[in-house]
Order: sequence, then structure tokens, then C-alpha cells
Amino acid sequence: VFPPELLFAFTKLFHHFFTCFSSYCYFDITEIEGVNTNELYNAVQLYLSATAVSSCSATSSNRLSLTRSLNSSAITFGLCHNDRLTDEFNGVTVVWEHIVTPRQSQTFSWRQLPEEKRGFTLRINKRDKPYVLEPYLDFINLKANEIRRRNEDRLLHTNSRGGSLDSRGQPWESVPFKHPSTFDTLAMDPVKKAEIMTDLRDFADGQAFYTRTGRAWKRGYLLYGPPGTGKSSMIAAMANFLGYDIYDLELTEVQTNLELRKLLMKTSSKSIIVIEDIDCSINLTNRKESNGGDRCGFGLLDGAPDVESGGNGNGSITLSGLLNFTDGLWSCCGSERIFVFTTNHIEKLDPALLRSGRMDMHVFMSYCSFPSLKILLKTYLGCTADDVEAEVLRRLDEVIDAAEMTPADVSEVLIKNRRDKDKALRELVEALSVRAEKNRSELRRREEEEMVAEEEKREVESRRGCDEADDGGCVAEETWNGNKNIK
Ligand SMILES: Nc1ncnc2c1ncn2[C@@H]1O[C@H](COP(=O)(O)OP(=O)(O)OP(=O)(O)O)[C@@H](O)[C@H]1O
Ligand SMILES: [Mg+2]
Repeated sequence: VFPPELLFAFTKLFHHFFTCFSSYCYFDITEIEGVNTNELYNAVQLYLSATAVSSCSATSSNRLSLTRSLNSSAITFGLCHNDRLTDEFNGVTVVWEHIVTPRQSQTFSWRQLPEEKRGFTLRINKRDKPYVLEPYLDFINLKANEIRRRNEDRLLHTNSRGGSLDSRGQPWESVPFKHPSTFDTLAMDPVKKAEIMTDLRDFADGQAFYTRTGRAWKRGYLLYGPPGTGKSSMIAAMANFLGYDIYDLELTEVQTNLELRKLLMKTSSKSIIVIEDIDCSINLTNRKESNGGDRCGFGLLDGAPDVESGGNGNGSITLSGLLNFTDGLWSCCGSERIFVFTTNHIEKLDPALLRSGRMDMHVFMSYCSFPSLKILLKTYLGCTADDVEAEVLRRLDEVIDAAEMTPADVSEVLIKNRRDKDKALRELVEALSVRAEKNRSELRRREEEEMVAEEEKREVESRRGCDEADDGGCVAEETWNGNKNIK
């Protein structure tokens, strides 16, 4: 009945009247501001998605919307249109309302806008506003970033172009990281595994501790052991456990210490920086030429010379360059980073690289032990120790250590026979027994060889002793005779 102008004026007046007497203040956070997406809207949406699912009863209805964005493996929950949610922060209760209204027909815009106008309205008591609003919004941003990281798939970065930059000024190339390895599937001693998981959790939650103790927020792990014992799988499990990205640093592609430093500066926080096979990631022949005769190239190996042509770190990668990379001033240009080095030969590495502060935790990845075998049986055959015949279990326990088989070899036997559990176990016992017998006979052969060598050595020594004794005897006699003669 009202003409539109009058209705508008009336609404405005009512709103003004209402605001004057209301004890609440309202904040509108619209999805699009002008033509730009409002970051705060996205943050609030993510934050409320976590709050909504944990407190479904706090919403004004029992309905939540579900979404999954492209390439994300996580599902997010959201408030339905025009729904409300009550939240609490520092003892203050606030109310969120999700408001969706149809957009008026568009005239011209540089950007196609959605058909609906979406926004959140935050209701706070006026007396709480001065001390709650800002910290609450900061808190929301922080939580939203955490959720974003959890929802997004991990990224695997690599420096395949060495240290040179692409058109966006990035030295790293990235692909989605979808390695399925987790600590549940990793076969290793459960006590050691729990220790590593606690260490990682303490590290991730340890910002205050690192600040208080004046340490850079970083940690180094050295994974060492024979090939196929799960070093790379462990790195993937670590990344999945913490939700960190991985930077796989190919050292052979990096030419200078400066490039190495630039690569480090371009890594993000909450990431794992990996150098695999650190003892042999260098092409010795190429390095020999460019280094002008440095026999070990990078000088990473124990006792190798640390030649730095030019003296300013610009000539080639050196041990000192790598040491600074892991524990120098530049290593803390970001935060919350883990360095992981892997090697098959720990004894070849320079002690400086292994010291605490650089490699804080040394993890030996061993041949398959009985506890590790039980984990593999569970993941590959879906059976626990109780499902396996006592005699078979006893036999496995008997031969597993002597067999010195890697988890990679054991899992190969299980993969081949995964459809027939009994056959898999039979073949595994067979393979382990054969390997154990081979190792034992090899050991016997070596012991016999050592015994023979020892025997020969003793014989030679006793013959030499005898000869010397003979020689000594003659001399003594001669001397005696001589002396006697002289006498
Ligand atoms: N401890 C383990 N737990 C579960 N699976 C393992 C383990 N060790 C090896 N494997 C299996 O064997 C394969 C090889 O393992 P991985 O690449 O992690 O070994 P590695 O120690 O990194 O070997 P290398 O020293 O040759 O790089 C993987 O596909 C993995 O499935
Ligand atoms: Mg590996």
C-alpha cells in the first residue's frame, strides 16, 4: 500500500530508532565488497564451518550445508541460508547470522557477480564490543588459516631448475602431494614410532617454548639405514601427520651457496625440507671439473676438504654452505620448519652436520623386526597376530632377525599374495627361512675365513719368532764364543 520511497524512509527511521535503544551492535561482513572478494567473509565461513559442526545444537536449526572444493579432500560444513549460530569467545556470547538475499539485476560490471548477495551479520553486546571485537576477528583469521591448511592437499615442491627463478620469481615447482604413507602404515618399532610422533607434536605446538628459550623454531631429523627400510615413507608420514608441505631439495641441481640460501628463503613455514641420500647426492665427476679438483665435490663427507672457491660462498656449494643452510642465521628466516636428511651411510657424514641443533634426532631405520612385521601383516593382509597360527607366528619370530630382510622386501612378498592370507604367510616363512639360512652360512663362511686367516697369522708369527730365536741363539753363541775367544 505504501509507495516505495515512503517505505524506505519508514524502514530507515525504524532502524535508527531500533539502533538507539538496542543494547547490541551489528557488523555486516558481505561476500563481495565492491568488485573484490572479502577475505574476512571466507575466513568467517571457514571458522563457522568448524564451530557449526562441533556445536550443531547451537544453531537455530538442525540443518548445515556441506561443500567440498576442487582438489580438496576435506568437506566443510556451513550455515544454511538465513540461519543463526551462537558462539562464545573469552566468556562473551555472540550471534552470527548468515543472510542471503537475491541480487538486483546487474547493469554492467567488470566481473560477473553471483545471483545472490551473501553476508554474515555479527551481533555483539555494545558493552563487550571494545575489548572483544578485534581479538575475536584475529582469532577467527588464525583458526581459518589452520582449517585452510588442514583442508588443502599438501604440496610437494622441488627445485628441478636448480636455483633459477621462473616468471613468477619462484625457484620451486609444486605439485599436489598425495602420498598415502602414515604412521599407522609405517612398519617400525612402536616405541620408537611413538617417540618420534611425540617429538613432532611437541615441535608443532612449541612456539612459546622456542621463543622462551631463544631458539629458532626448527628441528632436524637424520634418517639412516639400509635401502628399503622406509626412510622416504617416514618423511611422507611426517608430512601427513603434521599437515606440512614438503620441499624436496635436489642438491645436485644447486650451483652455489647463494642459490641454496635463496631456495631456503623461498620456503614457507610449516614445511619439511628434505635432502635425500645426502652422502651421494652429488655427481662427483661433474663437481670435480667445476671445483677445480675438490675430490669430494661438496666436501660433505667426513675428512673431505671444504674448498670454497672465491671465499664468499658464490663459487660452489660447500659443507659450510650446507651447515649454514641448516643452522645459520638464514635458517631461521622462516619458522616452524623441519629439516630431514636421509642416508644409507651415516659413517660417511661429517660430524658437524650431525650435531644437535642441526640433526637433533637420529633415527635408525632397521631391517624388518618382529613388531614391524606385525604392522605389515595388519596393513597388507588385514590380520592381527591372533589371526595367525601359533606355529607360523613362532617360526616368523624365530627367523625374522636372522633374515635381515627390509620392510620393502617383506611387503613385496605380501603384496604378491595379498588375496590368499595362508599362501602369503607360507611364502613369507619360506623367504625368511631361506634368507636366514643364507645369512647364517655366509656368517659361518666368514668366521671360518677369519679363523684360517688368524691361524695363518699365528703360524707366521710363531715361525718368525722361532727364526728370530734361532738367529738370537747363534748370535748369543757366537758372542759367547767370541767373548770366550776374546777372553
Ligand atoms: N618401514 C616401512 N613401513 C612400511 N612400508 C615400508 C617400510 N619400508 C619400506 N616400505 C615399503 O617399501 C617401499 C620402499 O620404501 P622407502 O622408499 O621408504 O625406502 P627408503 O628407506 O627410502 O629406501 P632408499 O634408501 O633406497 O631411498 C615403499 O613403497 C614402502 O611401501
Ligand atoms: Mg628413499
